Amino acid sequence: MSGAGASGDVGASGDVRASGDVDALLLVSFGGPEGPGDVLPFLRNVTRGRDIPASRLAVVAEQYHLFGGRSPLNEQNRALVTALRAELPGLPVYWGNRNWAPYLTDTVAQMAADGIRRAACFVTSAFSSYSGCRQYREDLAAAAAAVGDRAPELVKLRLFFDHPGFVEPMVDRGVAALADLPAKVRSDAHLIFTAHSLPLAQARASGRGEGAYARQLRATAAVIIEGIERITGVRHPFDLAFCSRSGSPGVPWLEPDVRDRLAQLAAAGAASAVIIPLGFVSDHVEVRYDLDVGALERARELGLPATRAGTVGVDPRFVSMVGELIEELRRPGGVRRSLTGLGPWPADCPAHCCEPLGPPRT
Ligand SMILES: CC1=C(CCC(=O)O)c2cc3nc(cc4[nH]c(cc5[nH]c(cc1n2)c(C)c5CCC(=O)O)c(CCC(=O)O)c4C)C(CCC(=O)O)=C3C
Ligand SMILES: [Fe+2]
Repeated sequence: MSGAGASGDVGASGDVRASGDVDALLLVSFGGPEGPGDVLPFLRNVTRGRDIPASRLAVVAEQYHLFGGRSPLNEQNRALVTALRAELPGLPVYWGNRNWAPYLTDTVAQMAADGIRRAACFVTSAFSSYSGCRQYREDLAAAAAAVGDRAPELVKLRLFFDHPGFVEPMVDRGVAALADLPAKVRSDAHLIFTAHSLPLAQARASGRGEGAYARQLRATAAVIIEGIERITGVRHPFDLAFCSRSGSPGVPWLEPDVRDRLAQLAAAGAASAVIIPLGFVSDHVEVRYDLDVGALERARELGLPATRAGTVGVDPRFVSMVGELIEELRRPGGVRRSLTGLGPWPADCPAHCCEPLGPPRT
């Protein structure tokens, strides 16, 4: 997980901080267990200080054990690091996680030891929410504070939910998932865009208290629908559904659950469905379990033909998007591609953005 390439001699070309440039890229992700013994300590890391019942943790632990106690997420991130190094020759690429090794603090310590002064941080989360944006900013700040004076400045790249480097690969994945349906039900398919459920209070507080999470998801889904129509000639009906709800049953979370939405569609006589995991950028446990096991099994029970689209993974357009986002930092006022009316999302979050309790009411 240490950096590759020349990095120690930034001082020779002047102060990278003063120039507004960056001398490294830090990939920031969630982290996942690497073997059966890691599962419980990982889950304790994820849920520290959270109101998640022990019974829910036992259920989630079983899901990880179905995959041998290893989340596919780490392999995905290793593949992304490899692809980013090839895309960005000369820029050292580091990787650190919130919940499992390589931990952000250890990575930032390594960056300091390597002489890195100012790093662009690419977080593997496209949408505004506490978990997906603000909490990562807090993690970065905590890692820098733990490392101390020698820590590099850590600059988070903007959210990329409506960047063509994310949207275009998702269009292709939607088209491929449609092609997996039996031909006679294909053109009537209903598209369900899924994302991680959130406590309603957190969903409402996302952005500057304007419910940005669901708005960004819906706007991005709409441009993906248009992209699919350009390729197939069919404008499919679509909506949003959520997966991976946890927390106390008494606390309201974003709904509908994807399984309930499938049941509603089947009851309404829908011909078929395609599930598009918009809220995640790789096929990790929440995709492979909640969607491939939970949702696709429910569709089979319902007799509803259904397929699941891939995630963006290491699509070359997605990898080069990271390079574009770094250029946005290096050249303020330059091109900032975005495809919805909500973007390009600002790189700096205003005060109270995505705070769990939302902005103070006056
Ligand atoms: C918005 C969002 C993203 C997308 C943005 C981003 O990528 O960050 C995301 C990603 C992920 N969530 C993941 C795993 C888990 N999330 C949990 C719990 C929670 N997630 C939440 C939200 C999100 N989660 C929330 C509001 C909770 C409740 C507790 C809390 O408020 O924090 C729990 C605890 C057990 C449970 O409750 O399910 C686990 C194990 C994995 C790794 C998968 C793998 O290992 O393959 C990934 C990528
Ligand atoms: Fe999660």
